[in-house]
Amino acid sequence: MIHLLVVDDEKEVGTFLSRLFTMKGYLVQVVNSGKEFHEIDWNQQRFDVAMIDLKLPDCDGLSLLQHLKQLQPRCKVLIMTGYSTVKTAVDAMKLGASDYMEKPFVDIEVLERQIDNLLNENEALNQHFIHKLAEDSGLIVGESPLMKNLIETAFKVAQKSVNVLIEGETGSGKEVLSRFIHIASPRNHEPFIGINCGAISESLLESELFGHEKGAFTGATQLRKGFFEIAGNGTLFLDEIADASPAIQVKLLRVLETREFMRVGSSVTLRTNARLVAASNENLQQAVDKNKFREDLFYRLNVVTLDIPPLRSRKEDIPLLVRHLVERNGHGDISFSNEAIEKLQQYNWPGNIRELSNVVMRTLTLADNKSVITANDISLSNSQITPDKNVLPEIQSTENLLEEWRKKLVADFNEKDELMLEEILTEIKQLQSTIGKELVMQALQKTYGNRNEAAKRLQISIRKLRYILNEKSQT
Ligand SMILES: Nc1ncnc2c1ncn2[C@@H]1O[C@H](COP(=O)(O)OP(=O)(O)OP(=O)(O)O)[C@@H](O)[C@H]1O
Repeated sequence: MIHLLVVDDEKEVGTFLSRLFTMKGYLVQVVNSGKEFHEIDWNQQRFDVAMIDLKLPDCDGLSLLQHLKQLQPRCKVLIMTGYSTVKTAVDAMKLGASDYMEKPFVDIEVLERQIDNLLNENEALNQHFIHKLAEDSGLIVGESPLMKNLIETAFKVAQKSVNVLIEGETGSGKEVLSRFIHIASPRNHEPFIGINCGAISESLLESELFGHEKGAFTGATQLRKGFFEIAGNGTLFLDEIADASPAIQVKLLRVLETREFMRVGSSVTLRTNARLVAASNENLQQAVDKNKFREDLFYRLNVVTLDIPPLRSRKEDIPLLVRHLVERNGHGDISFSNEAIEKLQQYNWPGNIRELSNVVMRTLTLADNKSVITANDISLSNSQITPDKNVLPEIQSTENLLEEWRKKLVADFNEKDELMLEEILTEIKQLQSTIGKELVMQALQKTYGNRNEAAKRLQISIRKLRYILNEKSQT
């Protein structure tokens, strides 16, 4: 027989749920406080599902959830919450709750279905499904418990209509995760639209987000729908949200509060139902503390925060990631030797998976059709100069580089009878890339690691700057 536990201080709720599920043939036990919860004889009682209210007079539901999960890990937990505590309910899912339900219950059938789903859930099958779905969306979950937990929480959250904030170092996979959330959500047949708030000017960003009317400003030759409008019921991904200007932050806050916005140059109010997923390299709470980011917007965005761990704290995932990256580049027949993988695992990866992807790509390009890549084939020297705001590596002067190259070229001219033009052209390309990097590094050193400022000084876009640093493809 199915055994259900209800923990709620509102007696009527307990009575109602008890009647509802007893009629379905379940054995229901109701407790009205933390004290009564702790009086349960856990050795005698085994529960299949527990419904726990977050707010109890003598303790909080989260601690009961943790206690129950320790005592009976197989018991599924459904959190009951009021609107104001949705954020805590989502935190509860990170702690092992399977789902949450907002009170008052509007649709009893939905509640019954939720309980049925929990009872029929096969965890191993579920996990397999989630990992496969992630893989299909280009996200390798890997072996680390950190990532497994993160993806399972992201999957649960994807089913709800709450805003999500993804935090993580550069290149750690924030955009891939946001795509996974979209694909795993009931909105997956609607558009997914992504925009980088740090890469374009304030006025362009405003018109990209909200659209503009014909003639709204010089150059606005046609009406243009903004991303909020185009996203419809889908997902809008706002990358590098910390870089949004104060004016844009105010506008975003308004949309989040009212779900309403206007195209630039229009007085007609439009509505949006898009789910917002925002991402930031910077800790947004710290940006709030420094008065760089609006606190009210921060609270609207971070109903759920998902922290992607840096690659250096999940090095056990490197073998699977390398396999994925090798296949993604169309080299499924090439493998990396154990020593090669070990070498990759010894490195610290300040640029995370993007940097790993670049190293794998470079290694494959230079590997001359080898079927097994060895440790010697991997050069990490270039990637070690990936800039980090705090650790800027020593910069070799551009003049020295050019001089070294000139000397080598002259020596080759004098030594060899035949000119290997193809080789020289490849070297020129490499030199171009190295010098590009040098100049960016110098600019970064002068701007204390501020990428936007460095890009401004070099009169290139932030995207181009990242391309030069091998952090992004140019498209
Ligand atoms: N878990 C993963 N599995 C497979 N590929 C991944 C994973 N995470 C990241 N990548 C790859 O690493 C690269 C960088 O990922 P992504 O652009 O999502 O990072 P990001 O955190 O959004 O970067 P940024 O902070 O610069 O915006 C991409 O090529 C992406 O496909």
